[in-house]
Amino acid sequence: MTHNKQYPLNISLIQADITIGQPEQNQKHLEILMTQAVLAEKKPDVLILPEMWNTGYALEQIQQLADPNGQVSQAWLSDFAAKHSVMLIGGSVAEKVGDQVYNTMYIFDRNGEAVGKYSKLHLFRLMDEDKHLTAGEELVTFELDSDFQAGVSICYDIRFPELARSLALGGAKVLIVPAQWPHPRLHHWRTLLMARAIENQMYVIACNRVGTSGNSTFFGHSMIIDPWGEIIAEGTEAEEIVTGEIVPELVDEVRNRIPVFEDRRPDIYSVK
Ligand SMILES: NC(=O)CCC(=O)C(=O)O
Repeated sequence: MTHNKQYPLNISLIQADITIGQPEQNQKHLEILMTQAVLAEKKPDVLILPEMWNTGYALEQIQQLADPNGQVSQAWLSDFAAKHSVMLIGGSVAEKVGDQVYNTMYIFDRNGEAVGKYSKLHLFRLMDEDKHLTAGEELVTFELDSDFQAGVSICYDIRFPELARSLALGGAKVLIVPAQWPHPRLHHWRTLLMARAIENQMYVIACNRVGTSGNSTFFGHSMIIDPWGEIIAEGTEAEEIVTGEIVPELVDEVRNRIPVFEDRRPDIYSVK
């Protein structure tokens, strides 16, 4: 997407509650919040949704509930992006491809054109994802704006520093993270997001859900963290829209100040 917008880019995170097993209801609910976000006085350039917003973790019924080839979700996301001229990073949905179900993110530019698709690489055993879902197989980056490359991760993926580092080495200046991350691991969430931002000197933009499903209570605390590790915006535990601004120059400034990428020693590391 190249539209020569003056920076900063204005980002809004849709920190929504999600009803388990109710894709249509969730879509309608998100549309209300997303419309509220785009009608704000300062219109966002980019909207980001939470993880698995269509079904929640209704994993026992996921074969019946997942969106076949993501068709319903993609049509809706694309229409919304084009109608409101906003880039839309569609969190993720349960996507059914043949017999497999993936936890998949779709990304649309402000014309409603698809610019990226990512399926979660690391399945979270504590929530039984490994029993019901199939893992993705590739890294994904896309152009957030003309000078701004973004990479994507979904929730549990942020526990794997190799992923964010690979994206940063591939040119990403921003890491996008939709999530359904529950209590009691708020400390892990905040610390891991901050670590990924500081170690990779990149923006980390993370949209978590709120509300309770079964035994899990999701704490929100969606965050926008800058490449110096400063928190630009952080949600509460309530449903809300979390907004902040980002500029590509800050990434270059931080990387020039402490040249971590030049000082790496890949000749010594044994990490595969
Ligand atoms: N949906 C997820 O991947 C949850 C990850 C999580 O809660 C964690 O602690 O990691």
